[in-house]
Amino acid sequence: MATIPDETVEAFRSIATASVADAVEQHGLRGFLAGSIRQVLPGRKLVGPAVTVQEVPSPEPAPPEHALQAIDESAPGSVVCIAAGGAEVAIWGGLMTAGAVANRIAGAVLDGGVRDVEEIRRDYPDFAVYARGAVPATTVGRYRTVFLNEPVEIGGAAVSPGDLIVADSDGVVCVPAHLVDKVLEAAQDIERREREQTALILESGSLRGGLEKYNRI
Ligand SMILES: O=C([O-])CC(=O)C(=O)O
Ligand SMILES: [Mg+2]
Repeated sequence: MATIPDETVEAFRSIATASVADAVEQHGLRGFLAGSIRQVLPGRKLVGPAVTVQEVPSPEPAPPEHALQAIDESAPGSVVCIAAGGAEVAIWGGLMTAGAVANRIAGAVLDGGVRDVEEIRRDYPDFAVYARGAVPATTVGRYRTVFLNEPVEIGGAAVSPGDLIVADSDGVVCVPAHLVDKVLEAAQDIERREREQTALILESGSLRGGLEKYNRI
């Protein structure tokens, strides 16, 4: 898995996910995850390379082994992405967050729920969780993990290990690893154009007038 340079990760931190989503789509790909996978705690932007885990329904009372391994063994700055088909239970919680913080994992993106949100808010102010919602029920005895670091699908988007996750209060975008540099450049262009359009709108006092130059919103 090629590593993404720190400067690139840092550059994405100042770009809105809306621009990143548009930039990925310029390559004919869907980068955005379903809007129902949302920032659980306000203001916690998340940028980092994906590690992926798959969960499937199962009545076995087994711990989520591949998720525990991802938390303990992934590189600092990683984003743990758990595919679980929209599980209506918590596939992440306070103890998993403690492990993630101890191992300098940047955050989690969950196709399911999270619990212990008060504990995460209080004890881990820099840890970002994006999930379908909060739910008090455990995953144990309802789902089991089946693999680590293979391609998964989360919220309608393909996520492969090493892809760059960019998430903010608009939601989550997955940038395919081979497009990271091109998407960064395109997203920066989009932000420059939109800043210019904003100025033109405010100066002209007209939305349509301000959009004329580029003929697009
Ligand atoms: O048991 C779970 O479902 C996860 C959990 O609460 C934790 O990590 O604290
Ligand atoms: Mg717990």
